[in-house]
This record gives sequence, C-alpha cells and structure tokens, in this order.
Amino acid sequence: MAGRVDLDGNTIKPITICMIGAGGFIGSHLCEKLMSETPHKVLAVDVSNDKIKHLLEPATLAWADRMEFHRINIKNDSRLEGLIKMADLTINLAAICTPADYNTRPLDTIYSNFIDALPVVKYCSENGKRLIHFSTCEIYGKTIGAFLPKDSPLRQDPAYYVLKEDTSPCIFGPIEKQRWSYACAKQLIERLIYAEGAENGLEFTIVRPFNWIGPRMDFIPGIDGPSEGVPRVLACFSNNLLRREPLKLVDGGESQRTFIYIKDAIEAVLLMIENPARANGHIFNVGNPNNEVTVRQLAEMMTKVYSKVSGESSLETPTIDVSSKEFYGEGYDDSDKRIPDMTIINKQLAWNPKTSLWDLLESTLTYQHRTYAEAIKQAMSKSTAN
Ligand SMILES: NC(=O)c1ccc[n+]([C@@H]2O[C@H](COP(=O)([O-])OP(=O)(O)OC[C@H]3O[C@@H](n4cnc5c(N)ncnc54)[C@H](O)[C@@H]3O)[C@@H](O)[C@H]2O)c1
Ligand SMILES: O=C(O)[C@H]1O[C@H](OP(=O)(O)OP(=O)(O)OC[C@H]2O[C@@H](n3ccc(=O)[nH]c3=O)[C@H](O)[C@@H]2O)[C@H](O)[C@@H](O)[C@@H]1O
Repeated sequence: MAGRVDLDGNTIKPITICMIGAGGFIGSHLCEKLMSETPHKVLAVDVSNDKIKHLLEPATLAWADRMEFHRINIKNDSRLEGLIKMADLTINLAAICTPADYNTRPLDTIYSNFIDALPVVKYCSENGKRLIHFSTCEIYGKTIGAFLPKDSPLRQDPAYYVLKEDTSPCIFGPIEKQRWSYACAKQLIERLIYAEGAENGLEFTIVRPFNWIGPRMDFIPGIDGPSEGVPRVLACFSNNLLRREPLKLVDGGESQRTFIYIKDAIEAVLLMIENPARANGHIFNVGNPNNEVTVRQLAEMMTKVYSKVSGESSLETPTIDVSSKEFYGEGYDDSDKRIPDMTIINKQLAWNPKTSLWDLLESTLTYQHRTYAEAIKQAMSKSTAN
C-alpha cells in the first residue's frame, strides 16, 4: 500500500476517518475497502456493529490498530465531538433510509435525516474538519417528464428525465404524501451544508447514491430483522425468493430505477476520500445509468438469477401486484425514474461504474442464498410443525 498516488500524482498520506453509520450496509463495505487497500485509520461510530464484526475480530487482524468501534448514538452523546476533532475527515452515513418508514415514522425520519446531522456539520465546521455527507438521489423526487401527458414524445427527451446535480429541480409530492419527509430532510441538510461552505468555509462533499445494492443490504424479515419489517426492494425480493413466495409489485412495479453494484460505488467514494482538491465543494451523483429497469423487470431478472444460483425452479406465478396503500400504508408516493447525469463525477474523479445488473444480482443472490437459505428452511419447518 506504500506509495499510492492520487489522480494528480501526489502521494496519498494516511488519514484518520470518523465514519458515522459505519455499521450499516454502505459503511461495512467502505470499511472493508479502507482496511484492505489503504493505510487509513477508521473510528467507526454506530449503534450496532453486526455488519463489521468480521473487521473488528480477531485482534490479530493485520489492520487491528487502524480500526476502532465506538458504540454511540449520535442523537445524544457528548463523545461525538471528540471523535470528529481526532479525525481529519468525517463521513456521515447515519440515517433512517428505508421507504417503509418515511410515511409511517415521519418524525423519526425527519429527525434522523436532518436534526441529528446538525451537530455533525457544526463540529466539522467549527473545528475546520472535512465532511463527506451521504444524501440521496431521492432529493430529485419525480422527473419533470412525469408531469407530461402519458403519450407525450417529450417523455423520451433526456432533458425531461436526466437528473443533474447543478441544474435539476427537486420535485416532491404534497405534504400529505409523507413519503417525501426523507427526501425533504435530506434536501435541507444539503442546503445547510452548502451554506456552511459558502459562509464559513466548510470543506464538504455531498454524495447522492442511486440505488446501491449488494450483500448485507438491510435484513431478511424474521431472520436478521423483525418479521413485520419492510426493508428496501433487494431484501424484500430476496426474502420472497428464499421463502418461495411471489414477489410483490407495488402499484404494478412500473417505477424505474438504476441499480449500481456496491463495490463499484465504493470505488467512487474512495476517490472522493483520497482526492480532496477534486471533491471538496462538489455534490456527486453515484449510480449506473446503464442498469435501468422497471421494478417488474427487476423482479423477473432476480427470479431468473435466483433460480440459477439456488438450482430451484421458479414459481408458476413469480409476481403479484399489490397497492402501495396495502404495502406501505397511507402517504406513500414514488419517484418515477432515476437516471444520474455522470458529467460532474466523470470530470472531477474520472470514475465510471462497470458491473452489469445481471452480474451484480448473480453475486448478491449467491450471497443471499448462502447466508439465509438454511435459516429460512429451519424457520419454515418450525412454523409448519407448530
Ligand atoms: N444504500 C443506498 O442505495 C442508499 C441510497 C441513497 C442514500 N443512501 C444514504 O446512505 C447512507 C447509508 O445508507 P445504508 O444503505 O448504508 O443504510 P443503513 O441503514 O444500512 O446504514 C445506516 C447506519 O446508520 C446507523 N445509524 C442510524 N442512526 C444512527 C444514530 N443516531 N447514531 C449512530 N448510528 C446511527 C444505523 O445503525 C446503520 O448502521 C444513508 O444516509 C442513506 O440515506 C443510501
Ligand atoms: O436507494 C436509494 O437510492 C434511495 O432510494 C430508496 O428508495 P427506493 O428506491 O424507492 O427504495 P426501495 O424500497 O428499494 O423501492 C424501490 C421500488 O421497488 C418497489 N417495491 C419495493 C419492495 C417490494 O417488495 N416491492 C416493490 O415493488 C417500491 O415501491 C419502489 O418503487 C431509499 O429511499 C433509500 O435507500 C435511498 O434514498
């Protein structure tokens, strides 16, 4: 790892990173990358470390002196400022970020995504520390094209759907559609960070992930998460496949998404960490515009891939349609389409994603099957026995 250079040929010096939310899906992959490929030190802050235990034990691990875990809830813990001051860079990943919570736990969602992030921004700004903050592609909301007549040819015009950091508006539904509590909280924290940069010189980078998926995303209900929990779509569909249930298509699964493999996305984050001069002051879309599918097409592809990795035949009726009211409850609304413009990240960091949707699903569903199939079989045989 000695003599690693950045995009401008400068030697990369080891830094200390305070990573808040390090125990989550993205955090666990980012910690893996930092420990295995860089000399940097990580102060991992989270309320749980289940997904990074393999990086913390045993004490004989090569990087044991570079990885510390601090069990801290940033809502109310005086130790947070000290950790930010000890680090050169703070990365904030902490959030409630599962859509099932946005319309059912709007207050927790707003507090988690806006209020709880305020002290992190304040401590970084007051102590002259660099901040990389994780926002979301959801702050673009709906596309302009979504408001055109269904058969308008303009809907095929990229000007009406490509999402660009410095030109696209943020379009949310009405207040009663509480789904948008998350995206709106994320938008306001982005504006606050941007203002701290403009008025107080805070060195910041904002990341807008576009549906990053891979191993360790969320949980499988009833196995490593609450049975009535509703995770994001990868875990929902994986759970249905593991249990040989039809995949539920909310409102017919017509919404479109672009999915990117977590490992491609983590490459982009490492470039931001190690190229501050190119990343500071920027907001970056991080996604894969080549991997666009409707949710229905995702379900069909996951069914095919799962059948291949598990050796099990797929169901006669692999999907069923459900209403969003039934699946998520009152106040749900959705983004119609999410295509990231890649101009800024290409120019600043010369980064592009490389993994196709089929390939990322193959490696992810292989992980899901290997990790959960046995436990699901036990759970199901027990429930039929009772
Ligand atoms: N995964 C994606 O595709 C995606 C897309 C858009 C935005 N994001 C954003 O990226 C960030 C990380 O997302 P993720 O997919 O890893 O989610 P995640 O839920 O797996 O990770 C979030 C982590 O933050 C921790 N956390 C939450 N509140 C905390 C608190 N008060 N104190 C300490 N720790 C706390 C949680 O315990 C969890 O480990 C979030 O800000 C999310 O909004 C993710
Ligand atoms: O991941 C992201 O980039 C961002 O978007 C996600 O929002 P969304 O993509 O709507 O999250 P999912 O829960 O994965 O839903 C994706 C689509 O699948 C649909 N869905 C989900 C689950 C299911 O079982 N069936 C189903 O049709 C949803 O209605 C939605 O249209 C979450 O808000 C965050 O993780 C993040 O901000």
